[in-house]
Amino acid sequence: MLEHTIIRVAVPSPLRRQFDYLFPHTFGSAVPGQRVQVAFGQQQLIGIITELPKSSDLPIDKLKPVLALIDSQPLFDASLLQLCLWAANYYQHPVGEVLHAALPALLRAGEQANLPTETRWQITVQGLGLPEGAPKGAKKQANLLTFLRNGARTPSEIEQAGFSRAILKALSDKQLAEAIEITETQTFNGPLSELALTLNPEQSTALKAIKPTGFSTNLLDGVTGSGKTEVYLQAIAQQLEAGRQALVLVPEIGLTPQTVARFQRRFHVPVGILHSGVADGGRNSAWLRARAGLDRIIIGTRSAVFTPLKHPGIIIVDEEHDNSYKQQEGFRYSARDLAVYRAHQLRIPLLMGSATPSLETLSNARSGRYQHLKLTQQAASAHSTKVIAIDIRGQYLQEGLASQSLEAIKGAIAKGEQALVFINRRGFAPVIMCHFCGWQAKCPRCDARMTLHRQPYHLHCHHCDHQRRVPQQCPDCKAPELQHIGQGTERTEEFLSKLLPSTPILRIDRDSTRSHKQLNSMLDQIATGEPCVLVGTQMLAKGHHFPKVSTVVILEADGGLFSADFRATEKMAQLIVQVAGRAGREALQGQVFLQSHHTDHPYLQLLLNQGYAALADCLLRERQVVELPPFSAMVLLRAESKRPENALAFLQQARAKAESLQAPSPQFRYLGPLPASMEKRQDRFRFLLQLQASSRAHLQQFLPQWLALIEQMALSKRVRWNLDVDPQETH
Ligand SMILES: Nc1ncnc2c1ncn2[C@@H]1O[C@H](COP(=O)(O)OP(=O)(O)OP(=O)(O)O)[C@@H](O)[C@H]1O
Ligand SMILES: [Zn+2]
Repeated sequence: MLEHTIIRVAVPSPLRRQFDYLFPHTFGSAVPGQRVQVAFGQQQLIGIITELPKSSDLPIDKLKPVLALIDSQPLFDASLLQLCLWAANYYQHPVGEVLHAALPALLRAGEQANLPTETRWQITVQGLGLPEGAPKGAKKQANLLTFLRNGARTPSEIEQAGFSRAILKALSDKQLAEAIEITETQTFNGPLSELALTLNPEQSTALKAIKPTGFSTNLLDGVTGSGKTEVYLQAIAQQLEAGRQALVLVPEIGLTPQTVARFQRRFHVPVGILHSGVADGGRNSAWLRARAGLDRIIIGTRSAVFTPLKHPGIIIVDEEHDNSYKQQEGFRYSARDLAVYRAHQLRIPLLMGSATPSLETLSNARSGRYQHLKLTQQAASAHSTKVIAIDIRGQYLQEGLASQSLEAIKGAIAKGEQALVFINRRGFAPVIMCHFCGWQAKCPRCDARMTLHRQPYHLHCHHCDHQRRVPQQCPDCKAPELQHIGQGTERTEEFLSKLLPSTPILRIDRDSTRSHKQLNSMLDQIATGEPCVLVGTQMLAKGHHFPKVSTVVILEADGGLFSADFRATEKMAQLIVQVAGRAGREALQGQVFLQSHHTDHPYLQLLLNQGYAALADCLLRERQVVELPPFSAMVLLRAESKRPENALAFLQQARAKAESLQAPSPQFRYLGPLPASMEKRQDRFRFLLQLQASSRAHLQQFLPQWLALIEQMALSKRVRWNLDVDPQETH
């Protein structure tokens, strides 16, 4: 009889392979998805069993036994394990790191997968055997015993019912009541504070078209304020009634307490929340509760796509075009794309929503792969918002604002409404310069200028976080005065505070919202509906419902017209439409002012006159002609090094290896190595090599062979490099 099983284990290591260990039978039986503790080099690591191979490439006596089995039941169910293995292969990322990324931090560290419990007091068998009114002569104890006859209670419920700890202790001493630990359950009392709205015809057509069971991919393409959320809520309601769970993915900055509250007002079911602002313990319990089927709705950001579901019903991806769904470092996955795989695997519907769908998704909808559902009308507003382009060429601007924009802001405040100024740059001014000699504050570590911040007063590099003091005089020519050039949110805030001294100016950017608390208190203030001006970056753009904002001013959003990145125009259009969509969402007439030096640019003209769909069509046609994604599959190999020649040579060699596997052809194209658009960042020189293939399947076959060759190159150990499949940023 064998005393061991061979198990294959994925450990969190950058090595792109798994390792075999021996699993002693004294531990019980091995099942894929269980965590084990193993010796790995000098370390002890937590690994996950992925399979039980019949044999190993190594002789049995060379295999080490596992040190401990952590889970008696597999932590990863078969489908979650399968998702991770698929993702590791698709993104060519080490399996062990992928599996770890799917786990909350505490489980990653080896903590037991126990559901959080709470203490309840219940009546003992002995207590149940006593007649009503017992124990005699102890009225309060008898009353408490009667209270517990109706079910176990938490200590706080007992206290609230007027029983002191002493009474409880007395019963416990007599062994008439006992404490038990049970899984936390939420109880919901009273009526729901929000009932389902009556859907308008477009919403109702969309909802009916979404099949509640079986795999389908649905794009809810609805203008801003068209009531996409209401369709999500009613699609979720159907699943809850059938006893199933809903997984809702939202962009990073969209997961506010306001969003969560909207779900809690509608449904009396436990809601789990998974995002980086939730403490480790909370995330752990939300993950485990979803896995046990206790939380019925799970709302989370990118990594929540890995939440295990006991009764999967539907996956919703809100604002599917949002950049935050793609992880930009380490395991570079797209949660939106994995959601498609997951829905397919679980045979459930996927519902993606956006007012500005990504060109990838639109192209899938146009080709019929996704069901295309449209909402063309605002749901709660009878007015359509006007977008007015202001040609600022040669105009006198006050701190970046044209007089027409200023009048509109003042007008809105005078009428008791709210206004929003969008400017996609934080800090006070992006450039400080000496008027006498032209000196500028540059980051010593990056090819970038340092931004002047006033709160607190310092220079800050937005690319590497390098910070320094603001010089008193020009470091080169000693001239006493330095000029501040350009606009940041702080500067606009300061200017508007002087202009409108009695109106609150709320600045919302990464600096002013370091903690979730700060952001929430500002959102609460906006929700009061009192007049105020919001000044902010793209944090303000997404998903927020501000009923009292009538006027929106957009400054400098047109940089995307001239960027090296082929997605820049698409991203610019999404941002403009989303920001503009914050105006006039309910009773107030909305107006939007778009300030630009390029109002006659054909892309802007198309967007303003015919809307996002028309511009998207035009961009898609252009991409088709030059075979850019989504009409081809793309990967980027990036390399960086303190010695530029190393990074460059690495990519040159990598290209030669690639060409030895796959000669360049119109179906398989190479570009580069090229310097990144910011060549030096954080003292490292950055280059990239781009590959594009007409066939995704072909590219997928090629990648592992190529990586195997790259890993053999000596330079691969001397430069930092990474592979980005379906990159979102290509410059
Ligand atoms: N059927 C309906 N009847 C009345 N009001 C509705 C209806 N559906 C939605 N609304 C209201 O319309 C407003 C906008 O809805 P919602 O926030 O869901 O839009 P959205 O499409 O998600 O917008 P965005 O893409 O801009 O985030 C909300 O106040 C909502 O309560
Ligand atoms: Zn820097």
